[in-house]
Amino acid sequence: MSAARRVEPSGPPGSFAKRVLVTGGAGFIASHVIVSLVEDYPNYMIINLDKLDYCASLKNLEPVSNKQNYRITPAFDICDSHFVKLLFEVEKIDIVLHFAAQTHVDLSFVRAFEFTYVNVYGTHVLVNAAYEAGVEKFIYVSTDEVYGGSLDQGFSSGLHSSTSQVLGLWMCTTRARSRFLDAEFDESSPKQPTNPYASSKAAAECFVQSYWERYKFPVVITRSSNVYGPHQYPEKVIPKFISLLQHDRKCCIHGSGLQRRNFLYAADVVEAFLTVLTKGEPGEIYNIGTNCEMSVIQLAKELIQLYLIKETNSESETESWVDYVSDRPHNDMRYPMKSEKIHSLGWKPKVPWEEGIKKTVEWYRKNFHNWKNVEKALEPFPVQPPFI
Ligand SMILES: Cc1cn([C@H]2C[C@H](O)[C@@H](COP(=O)(O)OP(=O)(O)O[C@H]3O[C@H](CO)[C@@H](O)[C@H](O)[C@H]3O)O2)c(=O)[nH]c1=O
Repeated sequence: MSAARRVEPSGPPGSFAKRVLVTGGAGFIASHVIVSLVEDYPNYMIINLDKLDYCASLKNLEPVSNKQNYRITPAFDICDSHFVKLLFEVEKIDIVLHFAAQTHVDLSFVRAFEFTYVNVYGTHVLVNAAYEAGVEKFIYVSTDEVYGGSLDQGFSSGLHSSTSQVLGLWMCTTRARSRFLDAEFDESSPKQPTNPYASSKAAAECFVQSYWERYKFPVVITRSSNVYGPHQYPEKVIPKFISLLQHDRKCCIHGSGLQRRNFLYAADVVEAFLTVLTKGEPGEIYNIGTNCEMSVIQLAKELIQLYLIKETNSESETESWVDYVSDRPHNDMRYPMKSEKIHSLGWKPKVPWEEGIKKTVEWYRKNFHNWKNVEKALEPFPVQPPFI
C-alpha cells in the first residue's frame, strides 16, 4: 500500500467520548456542521473525509483547522471501497454524518453518470463499511427533491386555457391530483424524483434504508429544503445572484422564474443536524423545512432592490438587472414540506430571512474568491463542464 493511502488513527485511542466521521466536510453545509461540532463537543473527535472537489474550500474550516479534536483526511474518495473499509477499521468510528455528494442539479443534466456513481455507489460503499464496522448511528443527508415537484397555481396559470381544462380533468382522475391538492409532502409521501441529481439521492436513500430493513442497522435520513448562507459555492441560485450583482452582471433566471423554493439559513440547518444526531430515531426519515418560500424572480428582485447597490424602486430598472435564459430540461415548481416530525424533537428554524440574507451578502463581498476559478460558476445554464 502506498504512503498516500495509509490511515493514521486520530488522537490516542479511547481519549474521546465519540468519534464522528463527517463526509464532504470541506463543502458548504458540512463545513458549518464540523465547525459547530468541533467547538461545541470538545470530547468528540471529528474526522473529515473529503476529496476536495471543485466546490470544496479548506478556508471553510479555518476556525477549527488547528483544534485537537479535528482532523481531515483529504483527497480520499467515498467510492474507494478499500480505503473506506480501512478508515473504519483504524478510526473506530461511532457516528457517521454523510454529506459528500454531487449536489448541483444543473450539472446533473450534463454529468448524470458521475452523479449516479458518487451519490449512489459512494453511499452504498460507505453505509456498507459503516455497517460492517458496527457504527452506532449513520445519518444520510438527502433532499426534498426526492419528492419531485408539486404542480401548483403558478404552474397552471402559466398555461393556455384549453391546456388548463384538459389538465383539470386529468387531475381529477389521476395520482397527479394529490400533487396539486395535498399541498405538503410528509416523510411518507412517495418519492418521484425528476432530475438526475434527485434520482441519485432517492436511489441512495433506498440503499441506506435497506440496511435498516435488513439488519436493523441504525440509519437516519434527512430531507432538507434549499439551504443558503456563507461557504456555499456560487453555482447555487442565492450566492450566484449575489455574486453576479456584485460584479455588475444581471441575474440569469432559468425559464419563467416562477419556480419557488423554501430557503433555510445554514445556522438553522446545523441545529437540525445536531438535533437528529442526538435525538433522531433509528430507521426514521426527517424533513427539515421552512416557511420561507419565494419564487426565483422574487428572490432576484429582492436582492437587486434591497441588499445591493442598485437601490431602485422602479420596476423597469429592476427588470434591467434580470436576464431570462434557457431553463433546465425540467425545473420542479416547488417542494412544499411538512416538518412536524423534527419539530417534535425540539427543532425549528430561528434565523429570519432578512437577517440571514444580509449576513450572506456581506460574506460574499469578502470571500467570493475562496474557490479556484470561481468565475466559471457564474455562467448561465447549460453548464459547460468541466467547472475547474
Ligand atoms: C443556479 C440558478 C438557478 N436558478 C433557478 C433554478 C431553480 O428553480 C432555483 C434553485 O436552483 P438551485 O439553487 O440550483 O437549487 P435547486 O435546484 O433547488 O437544488 C438545491 O436545493 C436542493 C434542496 O431543495 C438541494 O438538494 C440541492 O443540492 C441544491 O442544489 O433557481 C436560476 O433561475 N438561475 C440560476 O442561475
